[in-house]
Amino acid sequence: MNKSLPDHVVFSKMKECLYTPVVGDILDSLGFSHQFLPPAIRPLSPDMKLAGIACTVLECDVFGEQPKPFGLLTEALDQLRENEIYIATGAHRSALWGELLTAAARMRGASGAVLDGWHRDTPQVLEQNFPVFSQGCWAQDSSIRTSVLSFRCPIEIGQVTVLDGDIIFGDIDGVVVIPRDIFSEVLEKSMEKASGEKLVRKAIESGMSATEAFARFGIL
Ligand SMILES: O=C([O-])CC(=O)C(=O)O
Ligand SMILES: [Mg+2]
Repeated sequence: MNKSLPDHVVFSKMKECLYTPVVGDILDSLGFSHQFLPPAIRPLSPDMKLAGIACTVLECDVFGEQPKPFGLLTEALDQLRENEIYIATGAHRSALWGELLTAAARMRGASGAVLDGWHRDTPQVLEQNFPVFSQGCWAQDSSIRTSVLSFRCPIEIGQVTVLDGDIIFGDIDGVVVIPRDIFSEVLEKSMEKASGEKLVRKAIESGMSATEAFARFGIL
């Protein structure tokens, strides 16, 4: 993390100035070419942006009444920290998120949720102004179908290994995972590239050809 600024300031700046394509390009340039979650994981509304620290959650499918319905779901929610993003995978037989989970996460100062699966209570989630990204909505209840097994453990979603504490960044174009150790470098280079892209667009809009613009700026 940036040592001179508080985390919430860094994440606000990211949301204000950056977009996932530029961050993905910088990750590619550093040799991290498998960092985007699958494209089926989308924001509930197109204007939602997400930046924060991963709290990883591992779920599993279950079948029928459970001795402990939902497994460690409430425990996982109740240990969330400020600026964290609940990111879950492993279960696909029910919704993994909804109105009450949103309220619990918000009350702890968390900054979003990413589900490799479904959410429900869409209108009640949207009215809480809390960014949630999922594969879509499906009202099927969790208690007899899915269970939280563990949290703050490594997880895999599509091509990405997500470690607890990695940085999650999401917008209308998808969700990208930035390994924590390279976050400062990725942030700095992404800011530079975002500014560069603005210049290139201006040059093109002033009449420069795409070929000349690429030769001049090295950015596309
Ligand atoms: O039970 C669930 O899986 C989610 C839910 O409805 C809520 O958070 O309100
Ligand atoms: Mg509900």
